[in-house]
Amino acid sequence: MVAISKPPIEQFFMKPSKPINPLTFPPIIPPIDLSKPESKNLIVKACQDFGFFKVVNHGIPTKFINKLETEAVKFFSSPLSVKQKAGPPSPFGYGSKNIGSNGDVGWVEYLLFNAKPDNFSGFDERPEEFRCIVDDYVTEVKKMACEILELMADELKLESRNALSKLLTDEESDSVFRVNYYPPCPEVQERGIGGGNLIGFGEHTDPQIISVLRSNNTSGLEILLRDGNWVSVPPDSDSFFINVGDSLQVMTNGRFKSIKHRVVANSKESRVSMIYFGGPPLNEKIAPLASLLETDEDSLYKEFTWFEYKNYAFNSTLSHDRLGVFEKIPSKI
Ligand SMILES: C=C1C[C@]23C[C@@]1(O)CC[C@H]2[C@@]12CC[C@H](O)[C@@](C)(C(=O)O1)[C@H]2[C@@H]3C(=O)O
Ligand SMILES: O=C(O)CCC(=O)C(=O)O
Ligand SMILES: [Fe+2]
Repeated sequence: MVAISKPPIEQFFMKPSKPINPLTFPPIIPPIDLSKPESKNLIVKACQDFGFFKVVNHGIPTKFINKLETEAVKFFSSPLSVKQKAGPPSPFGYGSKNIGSNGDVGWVEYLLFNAKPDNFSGFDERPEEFRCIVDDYVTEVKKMACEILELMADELKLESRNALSKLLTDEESDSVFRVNYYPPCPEVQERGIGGGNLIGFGEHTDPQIISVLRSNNTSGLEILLRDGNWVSVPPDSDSFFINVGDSLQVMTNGRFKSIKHRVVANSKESRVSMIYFGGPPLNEKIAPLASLLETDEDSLYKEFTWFEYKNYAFNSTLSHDRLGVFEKIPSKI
C-alpha cells in the first residue's frame, strides 16, 4: 500500500500583503445592468479602469445555475476514491490542492472541463446527467459572454459587432470551464485572528479573453486595484463577475487590463465557484485590433498565437507576469 503524505498545512498560508480594505469595493465598481442601453459604455469604462465588473439582470435562468451548484456539491462531497476516478486534471478532470503543474498549491478541489463547442465535457467518469447539466450551463454563460463582447465591440466601434465574440463561437475556440470547491479549514479557526490567511487560489491573471465567474454566497474573491491594494469582492450568488483576460489586454493594446485576483479560503463555510474562460482558437493571432490603434500607435506586443501564449502560460506558475516576455518594451518589475 502506498502511504500518501498530507501536505503540511503551512504551505497554504499566504505571506502577509497590504491590508484589505473591504470598504473600497462596493462604491467604486458599480454593478452593470445588461438590460440597460448604457451598459456598453459602462462595460468599456470598467474594463479600462479595473478589468473587472459585476453583471446583474443577465437573463440566465436560475435553474441552470442551481442545478449545477447542487450537482457540484454532490460530487465534491462524494468519497475521495470516487472523485479520483475523474482525475488527474491533465488537461481535464478532478484536481485537489495542486493547481497547474508548476508547484502551485491551494486549499481547493476542482473540476476542469473542455468547453469547446459541442465537446463540453472533458472526462467521462461522471454520470451522463452531470455532463448535461454542465453543457446547459456553459451554453448559457457563453451566450452571455458573447453578448458582453458584442456590447464592447459596439462601444469600441470595431469593424464588426462580432469581432471579439466570433473567437468564442468559432468551432475551434479553446475555452475552458472550471468548478472550484473551497472546503472550510478548521486549522484556520484554531489559529484565530492574526493566524494568517489560507490561500484558496493564489494571485494570477486569467490568460484567455474573458472569464465569467459565478459563486455561492461565501466570500473569498479578492482583486488587486491599480493603487496596489487588494480588496475583497462581496459575494453575490445572483450576479456574475467578469474578468478581462490577458488576451483581451493585448487585443486592446493595453487599453483594457487583465486583473490580478486571488481567493482566500474561508475558515467556516465552503465556497463554490464556476468559471467559464472564453478563449480563441489555438492558431489565432493575438494582436491589437487594427481599428483600435491610433495613427502612429504601435503595438505594445510582439506577434504571437494563442497556442504560443497558452504554452508559455501553462509552463509558468500562477503569479508569474506572463505577458512580460511578449511585450516589445519589457515593463519594469
Ligand atoms: C499554474 C497554472 C494553473 C493554470 C495554468 C498555470 O500554469 C498558469 C495559468 C493558470 C490558469 C488560471 C486561470 C484558469 O483557472 C486556468 C484553467 C487557466 O487557463 O490558466 C488555470 C490553469 C490551470 O489550472 O491549469
Ligand atoms: O474560485 C474563484 O472564485 C476564482 C478562481 C479563479 O480565479 C480561477 O479559477 O481562475
Ligand atoms: Fe482566475
